[in-house]
Amino acid sequence: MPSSVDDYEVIGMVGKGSYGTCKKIKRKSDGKIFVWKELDYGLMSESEKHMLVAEVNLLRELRHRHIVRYYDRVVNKSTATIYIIMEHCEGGDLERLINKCKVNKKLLDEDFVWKILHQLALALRTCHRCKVGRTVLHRDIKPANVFLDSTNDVKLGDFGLSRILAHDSSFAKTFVGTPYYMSPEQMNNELYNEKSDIWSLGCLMYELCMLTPPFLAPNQRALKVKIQQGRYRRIPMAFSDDLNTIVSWMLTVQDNKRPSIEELLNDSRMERHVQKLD
Ligand SMILES: CNC(=O)c1c(C)[nH]c(/C=C2\C(=O)Nc3ccc(Cl)cc32)c1C
Repeated sequence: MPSSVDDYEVIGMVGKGSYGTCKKIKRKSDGKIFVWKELDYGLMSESEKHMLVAEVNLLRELRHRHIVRYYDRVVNKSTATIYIIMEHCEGGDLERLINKCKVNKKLLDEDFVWKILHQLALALRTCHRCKVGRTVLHRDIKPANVFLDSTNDVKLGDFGLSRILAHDSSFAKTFVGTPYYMSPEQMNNELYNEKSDIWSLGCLMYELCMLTPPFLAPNQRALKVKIQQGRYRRIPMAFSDDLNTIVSWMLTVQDNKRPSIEELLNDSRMERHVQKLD
């Protein structure tokens, strides 16, 4: 029997996700805690709705310990709202963690940064390998889309929906935000590809070390120039040359010179530091 919103009780708000409201919910049958993301599809065209259904079906296929688990979806036709029911991540998102470091003027531990890099690379490998007949690109890797569970392990969230919702006319009109993590190829209106996810991963790792994105500018035109030049300050000297080298490799302007996810995972520097953690 299909699920209904009445099967759940809303017990709190976890935040405004990139493309919708996220609420903390409790399943009435067993008291288990989840999050649902509410998406208004009322202004979507028929083709956008079909794309949304296809992307949500794809979410169901993405099973990995470092990818936010998708559990179910509920459609309320009377309000044209789809509720996507997903794993609750008690640790919140990396955006909150970075802001906490800024307030406390305290850098993250290097071992923790390597752990985040390794776990996100494992999550992306699952997506970049041909899964369900095609590669799944995240398209929106950023601190607000990476979450921590109760044991401070990483969960990559908000998959795929970015493409649909970025096309959604109602969404496109309202989406605001500076594209700090946009790759040079995207700035040149070239095709988004796996190496674009690697660029965004590099921006995220840089920001975890530096507590600011690698490329900052007062407006999008100036930001585009900075990203295409690809110049940025080294991460703080508190972090090793190994980590600086890996981050710089991901932030290579030419996408074909950036590492693949397999090259990242098999790199001796990654193996050295991650082995240290295991
Ligand atoms: C202040 N908010 C939080 O600490 C927080 C917590 C405890 N959880 C979250 C967010 C999610 C969460 O817990 N599970 C999620 C699944 C998908 C998406 Cl897009 C977001 C989440 C957040 C933003």
